[in-house]
Amino acid sequence: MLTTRRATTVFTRHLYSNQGIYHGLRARNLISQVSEPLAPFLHLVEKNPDKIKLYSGADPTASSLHLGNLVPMMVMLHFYLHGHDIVPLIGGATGKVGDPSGRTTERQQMEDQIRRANIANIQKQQVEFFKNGLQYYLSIYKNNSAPVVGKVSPMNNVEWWKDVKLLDFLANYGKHIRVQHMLSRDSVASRLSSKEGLGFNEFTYQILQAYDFLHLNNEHGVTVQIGGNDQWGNITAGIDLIQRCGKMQPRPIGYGITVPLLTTANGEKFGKSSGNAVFIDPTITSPYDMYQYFINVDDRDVERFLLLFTLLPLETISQIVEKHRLKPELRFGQKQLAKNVVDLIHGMRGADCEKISSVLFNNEKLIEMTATDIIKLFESGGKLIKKDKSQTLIEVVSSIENCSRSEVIRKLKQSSIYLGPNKFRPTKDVSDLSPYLIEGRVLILRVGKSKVHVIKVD
Ligand SMILES: Nc1ncnc2c1ncn2[C@@H]1O[C@H](COP(=O)(O)OP(=O)(O)OP(=O)(O)O)[C@@H](O)[C@H]1O
Ligand SMILES: N[C@@H](Cc1ccc(O)cc1)C(=O)O
Repeated sequence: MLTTRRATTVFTRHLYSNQGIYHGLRARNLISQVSEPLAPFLHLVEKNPDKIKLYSGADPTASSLHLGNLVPMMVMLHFYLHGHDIVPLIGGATGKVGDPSGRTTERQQMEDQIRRANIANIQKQQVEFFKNGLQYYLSIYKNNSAPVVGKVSPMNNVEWWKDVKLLDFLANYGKHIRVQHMLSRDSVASRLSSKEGLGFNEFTYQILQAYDFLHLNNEHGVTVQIGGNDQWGNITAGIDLIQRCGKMQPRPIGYGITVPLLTTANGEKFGKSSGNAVFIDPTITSPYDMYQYFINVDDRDVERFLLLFTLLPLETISQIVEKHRLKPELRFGQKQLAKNVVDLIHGMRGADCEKISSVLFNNEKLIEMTATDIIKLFESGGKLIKKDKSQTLIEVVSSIENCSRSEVIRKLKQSSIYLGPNKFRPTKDVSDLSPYLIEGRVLILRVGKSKVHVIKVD
């Protein structure tokens, strides 16, 4: 065990209303299962004055993390802010094999080049998440002294898997890995009875993740693994392997925490396999679109998401929820949630998204702004479109709306395209858009009643 002392009590008090981190995380519904026995684990995280090391992994099966992946990352963030060291891991090796957990069908192979690009982007996101998380935390608890945060050490499991030789691996670890345990894990058992069955690659996946935990335990002193509830089998496989062949002194031990799976209203896991992932990459989901996503969540989800995805104190969350319940139609809870989540994920851009939302629905406010301010604001929310001034109106609309010329011509005839702050309605193509620009640089383009585009024309 590492012995560096940490100093985090002030932080704990505010974030968890005087509860320890474990009970605080439970109160926020961030814990689903914890490996047994609980007592030494509780001692490790709550009573132990020393730092611990925790890890959580994601496979590079998409170019970006998504909101579901952020749930285990939130637990890591809490521990990090609490002074503990964390290892966000990218599965450069495991991503080649494919985790069967939570899936009913086999994964498609991915090209190496795409996998490498995904690894680079996800590692960047993992590091940024903790940087933005700290900045977000400091923005809420400005009057307190800054927490002594832990260390973030990103790793890629290809670093150790590239040197592992099959014969050596089987000779050293094969006898410690029991096939009956492997067969009984949910991810395997559910697929064995399916028509398609399960390939040997996916069957062995749990061994790869188990060995990652063993390696991180032996070489880096990592004692806790965090993952979604679908990772329980893979995590406990690692705990078993550590118990059988770990080297840590005085006693090799590993623990696991799983978080509840974020699901849709009809109970489906939010994720890549289900095709309903909300990706956090701003080029896929702009900060403003992320803001709108949370503005539109169901009233019933407001409290759950405030607890999971924000660092607001529990008391503040209760007050928000109480105020929200008095007049749900004002969407007060959703507004607080949306601003906080964007601040956390996108480095304090929540207020800008809030402002974009208010100016888009209030033309007067938009008219009062200078072109420079409009450009800055919409750029921050990832909602600034750039177009060349040589383009005609039909070209601009068809590229933004992703529709054909004839479709745009139809819209023009119906007078459903509005130009500039004065909402001029052309009925045919406009080759020179300059009369409608704000300070010769910004075009406000409305299509139909609800869509507003802000375009920087160069
Ligand atoms: N909806 C979710 N709720 C909570 N945790 C999730 C959710 N989706 C993924 N996770 C967790 O995020 C971590 C990384 O998962 P991974 O990168 O494999 O994403 P995934 O969406 O589960 O992918 P796939 O759908 O392809 O299995 C894992 O610990 C996983 O359990
Ligand atoms: N199996 C995890 C990712 C992961 C990979 C390697 C690990 O060591 C840990 C986690 C998932 O698919 O979500």
